[in-house]
Amino acid sequence: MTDALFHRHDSRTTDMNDISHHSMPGVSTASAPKLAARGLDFFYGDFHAVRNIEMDIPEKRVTALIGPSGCGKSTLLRVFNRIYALYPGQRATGSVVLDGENILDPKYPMNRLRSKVGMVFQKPVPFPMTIFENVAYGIRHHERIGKAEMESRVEQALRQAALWDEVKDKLGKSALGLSGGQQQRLCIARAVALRPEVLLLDEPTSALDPISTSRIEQLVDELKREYTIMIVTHNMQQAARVSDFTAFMYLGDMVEHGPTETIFSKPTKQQTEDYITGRFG
Ligand SMILES: Nc1ncnc2c1ncn2[C@@H]1O[C@H](COP(=O)(O)OP(=O)(O)OP(=O)(O)O)[C@@H](O)[C@H]1O
Repeated sequence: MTDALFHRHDSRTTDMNDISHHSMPGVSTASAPKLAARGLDFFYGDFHAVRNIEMDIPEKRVTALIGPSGCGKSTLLRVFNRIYALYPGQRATGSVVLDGENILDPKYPMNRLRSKVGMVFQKPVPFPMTIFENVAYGIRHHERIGKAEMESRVEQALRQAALWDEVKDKLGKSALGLSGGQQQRLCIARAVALRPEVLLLDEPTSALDPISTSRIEQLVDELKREYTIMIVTHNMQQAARVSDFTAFMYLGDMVEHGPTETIFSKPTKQQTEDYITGRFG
């Protein structure tokens, strides 16, 4: 049934031989993963929301996180940039290794983490300022650069987010006047402006119409040339279209993780098959 889900934006294939993943059987190891979870558990107070996650995220590939509502997808994404640490009572144990360093270690500098790992949320939340300032704001926080360089960085980020042509004549106008789809691309521009290495996208198209959704999906496909991307989605077709790898979660557990094509055509676990064929969730 699942073959029909395979309509990708491009035909580039993933060289499985250069990906290492110890929970992806049959996939041989070579290069180190960009990001890896090791024995990762997460708690909201006493509630054990995510359990013993072992996961490698290959560099410059798209990994989709799927699973029924409440299974822990957003929670896992929030651990990958330690944003949970801002909230009392939330804690993670185990490790998340980014380029060989454990980002959950309180000694890992938050500033470095913010500049290496960008996040885009489900609902676009532009700052109540101009389009230009929305993008420049984050850059200014992390770097000291002159006016000309700032202009060029803002333009570059807006181009990468496929928004430049639509906003280049109104950079001084409020970002709140943009459509929902444009606002979401602005949020992506804001994230890529910091030149992160990893982009975490939490249901970035769930509030968008089909045309804006398709633009964002194309954008993800282009951005993966430069970034390692994780995307949470409820949309099975979207996971099949945009991702190279898919991880299926259920009740806080990572049930299955592997090449998207395998997960959608020959899942090894019954739960995965039931979910992707719409039998539950
Ligand atoms: N702030 C919180 N405090 C307590 N429990 C929480 C909190 N946020 C989420 N949870 C619980 O943690 C579990 C995982 O939630 P999470 O939002 O990660 O799921 P999800 O898979 O992203 O769901 P959805 O697809 O509906 O967004 C759920 O049982 C949820 O009720």
